[in-house]
Amino acid sequence: MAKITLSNLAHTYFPYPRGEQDYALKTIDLTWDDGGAYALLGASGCGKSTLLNLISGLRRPSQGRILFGDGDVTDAPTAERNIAQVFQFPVVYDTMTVRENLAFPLRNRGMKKDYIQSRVDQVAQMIGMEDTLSRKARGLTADAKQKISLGRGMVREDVNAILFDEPLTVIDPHLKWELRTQLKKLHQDFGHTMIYVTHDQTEALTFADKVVVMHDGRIVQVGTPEELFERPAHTFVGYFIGSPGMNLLDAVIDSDVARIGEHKVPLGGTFGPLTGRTQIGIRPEHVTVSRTGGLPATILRVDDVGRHRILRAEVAGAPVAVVLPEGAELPADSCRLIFQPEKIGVFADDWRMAPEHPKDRSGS
Ligand SMILES: Nc1ncnc2c1ncn2[C@@H]1O[C@H](COP(=O)(O)OP(=O)(O)OP(=O)(O)O)[C@@H](O)[C@H]1O
Repeated sequence: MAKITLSNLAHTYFPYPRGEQDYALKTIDLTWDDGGAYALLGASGCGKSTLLNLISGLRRPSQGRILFGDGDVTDAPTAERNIAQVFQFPVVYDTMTVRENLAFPLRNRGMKKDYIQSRVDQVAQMIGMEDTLSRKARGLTADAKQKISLGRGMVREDVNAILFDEPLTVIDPHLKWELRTQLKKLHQDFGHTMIYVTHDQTEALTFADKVVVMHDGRIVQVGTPEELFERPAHTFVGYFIGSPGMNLLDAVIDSDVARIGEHKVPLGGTFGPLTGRTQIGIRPEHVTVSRTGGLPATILRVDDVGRHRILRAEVAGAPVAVVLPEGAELPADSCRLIFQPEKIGVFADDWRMAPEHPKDRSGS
């Protein structure tokens, strides 16, 4: 296993790129720690698969270097990189038995028969297929075949990393949770570096210790699920993570207040002059409904989502969601909303800005 370093890495599919807009991956500098459980999260087309394929060697980057430990593998072929990759759709040999499928990567490496037997038994147990080992893969369900692919990805103990590219796409919804939990446990038991690509925040947040969020070919934040929720570094992270996502409102930032039209919203710190488009962001969980103070809001509707209700309102023409406390009563069509000042993020041209001074809580 090894630490993986991406240095000044970029990739374009165009032979003659005209500029940044032609790059599927803009410049990336990132280190994946040895033994880490990472999720690579982002919307469709943001460059996740391109990045995985550069790491595994299926593609050569247009720019930059890839290091495994201290060794430069940028020009090394896939086979030399010692990477296991599990794809969206099952890759199994139909004419082989489940046991033969699982044993394949070990046989290829010339491992001893006894070792192969015991390791395959162990992996079969991990993926819950110990009773089907002697069956041919042909005729198994898509779920079962993908479980074999997962098992094959994990059967080798000597890999530098295991890359999962949306591996649960074909898995039945009720099995997804179970497999995700199993993968997490496998990571804890075996300590491989794992990179799990998904566009599903629940998958990312439950699997990973650290989530790498990509947007438009860039890495916009690397953080724990809690950091992404509490302190999104970019507006994309704000609205992509959370359900519903962060509320974002255009505002003029004036020291320790945000002005929205003629209304003032107190902030949790003092900000210097900001340039570009300025916005404030607040999670629906950190907004409260008030009858007296706060921003005037028009109520659009209330959604009952099972665990709680979500108020959908409009403030100065922008949609705002509020998670309602249990039993909360609502006025018919308008109300006022209070944003918790210390939970408000300030963004300039989509990037989170740090306050020059946090607010003095003593009041002096
Ligand atoms: N072989 C290719 N040739 C040309 N353009 C490509 C190729 N593969 C990907 N792209 C483009 O590169 C960008 C990133 O694609 P990529 O598949 O890496 O994104 P992704 O985040 O994995 O998306 P998805 O979740 O839909 O798989 C997209 O604009 C895509 O159209």
